[in-house]
Amino acid sequence: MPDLFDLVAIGTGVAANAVAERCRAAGWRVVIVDERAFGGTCALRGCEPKKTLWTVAEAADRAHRLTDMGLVGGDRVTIDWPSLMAFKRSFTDPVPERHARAYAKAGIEAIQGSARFVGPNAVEVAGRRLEARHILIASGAKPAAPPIQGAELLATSDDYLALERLPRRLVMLGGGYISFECAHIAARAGAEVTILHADDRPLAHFEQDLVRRLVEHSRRIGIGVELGCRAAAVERAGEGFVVAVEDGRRFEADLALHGLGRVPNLEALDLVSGNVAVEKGRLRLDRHLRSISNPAVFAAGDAAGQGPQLTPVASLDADVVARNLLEGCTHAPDYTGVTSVVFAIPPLASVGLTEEAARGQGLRFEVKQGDMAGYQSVRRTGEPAAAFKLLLEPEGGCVLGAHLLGPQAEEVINLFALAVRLRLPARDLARMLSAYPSGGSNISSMLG
Ligand SMILES: Cc1cc2nc3c(=O)[nH]c(=O)nc-3n(C[C@H](O)[C@H](O)[C@H](O)COP(=O)(O)OP(=O)(O)OC[C@H]3O[C@@H](n4cnc5c(N)ncnc54)[C@H](O)[C@@H]3O)c2cc1C
Ligand SMILES: NC(=O)c1ccc[n+]([C@@H]2O[C@H](COP(=O)([O-])OP(=O)(O)OC[C@H]3O[C@@H](n4cnc5c(N)ncnc54)[C@H](O)[C@@H]3O)[C@@H](O)[C@H]2O)c1
Repeated sequence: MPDLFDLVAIGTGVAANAVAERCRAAGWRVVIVDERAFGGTCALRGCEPKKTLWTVAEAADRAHRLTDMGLVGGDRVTIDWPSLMAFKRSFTDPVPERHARAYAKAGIEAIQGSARFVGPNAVEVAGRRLEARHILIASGAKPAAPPIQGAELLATSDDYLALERLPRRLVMLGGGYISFECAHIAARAGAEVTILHADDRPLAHFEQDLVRRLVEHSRRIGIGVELGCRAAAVERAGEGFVVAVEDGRRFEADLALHGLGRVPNLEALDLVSGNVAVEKGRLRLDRHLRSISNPAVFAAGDAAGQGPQLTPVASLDADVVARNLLEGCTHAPDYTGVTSVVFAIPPLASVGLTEEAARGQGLRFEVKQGDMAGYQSVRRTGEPAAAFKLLLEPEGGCVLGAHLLGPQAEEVINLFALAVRLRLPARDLARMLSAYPSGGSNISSMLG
């Protein structure tokens, strides 16, 4: 006998959790399924554990920077990787049990196992056939399979965030979020790190003026950033690895990390049996995040692949899907003003359009930009790499884009995010009476 539900949610990350909880609160019979520990990428293998490592690495870096500025012994501060990992686990270890308790309390059935479609309204998990009015695909993303010989030898970000011992030499393949973040943490923990990036535009979706500063700063602190360096093969070499690049160069490493992009995690789902259309590895969805071929199926977050692969996007998609399920299928996500941060040290933060994108759209705008290393709030952190670039509609109009590099960029960007998303004029933002001195109080200088 099949089990009958109103909703089967595949995944227990940010996207699946939010939809499952909202539908359950409306009285639906809901089952949630995950093949890995409950909690998803952000809480267990992404944002949260990464930010814990980053926080300690940033503290160590700050101690070094402020040595001889009243701080004694800061230059002797080192990171003990095993205790850092134990600290990280104090955040991640309780997550699965906490989720299991929350599901039980809410009356959501939770099943551990890999889900696959066995019909348009049915999935099979752990030997059970679950039939449902609706099925949510929120199965997240996984590392892309690159055309690199020996790619199976690459460690993933999951492996990196679980390393019990930090290898001496790390080579990061790809110049995106994962490589820059993992490189900056590992370098502060004493590793020799090299990033190999295929073309001359690492972190391609960020404002390239600020990316160039981050690249220069990364090199200054000893991270090798090799541009125009497309990895072609990975081989074992003794206990370690050699990464061969298309131009013939070879880089030795104790760990070679996959930072080559992530793709929707759909393979195990047997989408053909569910009549769920896919094209080039991506779900074919309408603007309401519903499958174009199976109206019972919705998708959200990294699996949906409509917005950037970020936690706020997973939350936004989940809100849209929950509303479509509960109120009628009329809602669509608006990704305007999605904020994103590369947690390097210092962080690089961005919201809205880059200058290149604004030009591409033929918009009229003015640019305000500058170095912030001399700002009091930055100087007192000892951080030499700090800058901003704002794109504003002419005559005090709306903020089209804001790009920040420097201490507190990950917090200050949220004020710009509000302005971009709500289309607040820059002249109104300038009227904010921010606390002083604070990162936010720099905004009036930037707009000035
Ligand atoms: C290293 C790293 C750092 C990141 N840092 C940030 C950050 O700082 N800020 C930010 O905004 N974003 C960050 N991200 C991205 C962010 O984590 C994701 O965008 C977000 O977690 C996606 O949530 P989701 O609910 O769509 O999917 P996920 O949280 O990935 O959940 C999908 C779940 O589905 C399960 N699953 C997959 N297939 C099946 C199946 N067949 N059956 C059952 N279960 C299945 C998986 O096990 C997984 O638990 C980071 C990502 C990584 C990898
Ligand atoms: N702070 C955050 O929000 C955060 C952190 C980590 C991951 N993420 C999410 O996860 C996704 C995946 O991250 P990622 O860093 O793996 O991918 P990415 O898309 O950020 O960067 C991958 C880069 O690798 C380059 N590349 C591809 N093939 C190459 C080759 N053979 N040699 C050298 N370079 C090559 C690509 O040009 C690309 O720029 C991100 O897009 C992001 O959405 C977010």
